[in-house]
Amino acid sequence: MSKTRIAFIGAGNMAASLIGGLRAQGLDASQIRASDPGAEQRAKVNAEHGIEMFADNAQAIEGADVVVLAVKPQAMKAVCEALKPNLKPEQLVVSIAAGITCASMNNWLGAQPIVRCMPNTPALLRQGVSGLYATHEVTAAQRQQAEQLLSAVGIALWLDTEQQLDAVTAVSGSGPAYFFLLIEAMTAAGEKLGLPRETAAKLTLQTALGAAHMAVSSDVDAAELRRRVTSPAGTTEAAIKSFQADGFEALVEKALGAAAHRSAEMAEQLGN
Ligand SMILES: NC(=O)C1=CN([C@@H]2O[C@H](COP(=O)(O)OP(=O)(O)OC[C@H]3O[C@@H](n4cnc5c(N)ncnc54)[C@H](O)[C@@H]3O)[C@@H](O)[C@H]2O)C=CC1
Ligand SMILES: O=C(O)[C@@H]1CCC=N1
Repeated sequence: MSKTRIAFIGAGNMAASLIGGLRAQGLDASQIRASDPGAEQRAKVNAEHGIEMFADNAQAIEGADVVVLAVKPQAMKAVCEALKPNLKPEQLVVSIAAGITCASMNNWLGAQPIVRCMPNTPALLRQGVSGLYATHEVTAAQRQQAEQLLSAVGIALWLDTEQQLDAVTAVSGSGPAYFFLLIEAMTAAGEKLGLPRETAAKLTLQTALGAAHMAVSSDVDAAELRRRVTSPAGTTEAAIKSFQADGFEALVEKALGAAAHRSAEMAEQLGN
């Protein structure tokens, strides 16, 4: 990574997180460029990270080893088709767009080496996790570049098949929102049980943080950690029984299935 030059197309939330991670890892500002049509966004990212910003995507990718596509899925086709005449065959394209396949990108860009990945928003705090998939055109050195890019903001995991990215999107790409939903629901339930809202929120948040730390650092799995909280005939057992009687596991499976299905559906709807 020490000399790799990286260009970001789209400088929104996810791109800014990745840029922050790369800068924190010691990449020089001169190694990173980004383009965005929003003048305010360009000024903000420039002020935060000191990198050169462009309104023109083609200008931003000049001389880059890695081109990161960080625009919304709906913008991918137009962005790729406009970039095609300016891309060099040796430039690695890394896409973080949900539900846009490598085949679609190859149709729009030509036979470019592509790594498709799915990061998540905790990347902002360098606590992200990403799944990565590389096409056959990607060299070993380029795989390493892509891995280093995503490792700058968390853990990077390689996948065997591109289809697995639909599952990664369902589990970890969208996953932070499920935990936020649980935090919202537990806070509201605590308030209904008579706690002041702020107290319910603090109790919920610290519990989420503590439980996540325990699950990450413990040498036993989540099921065993849950058993250790659950005294026979106690309060936790009452709650867990209530969750399970209402089909908690099936509910989670159905929701993640819906996310994975939407990822595959987006590929069909936006891929031509
Ligand atoms: N937000 C999330 O939790 C995650 C998002 N993603 C993917 O990351 C991508 C970006 O998402 P966010 O950063 O959340 O969106 P965002 O809306 O914050 O950023 C997109 C940026 O692209 C810019 N843009 C629009 N048209 C452009 C063009 N023609 N050329 C260059 N830039 C253009 C916009 O001005 C905006 O700043 C999406 O494809 C999304 O699927 C992936 C994982 C998680
Ligand atoms: O909701 C979405 O489509 C994007 C992809 C994963 C997280 N946010």
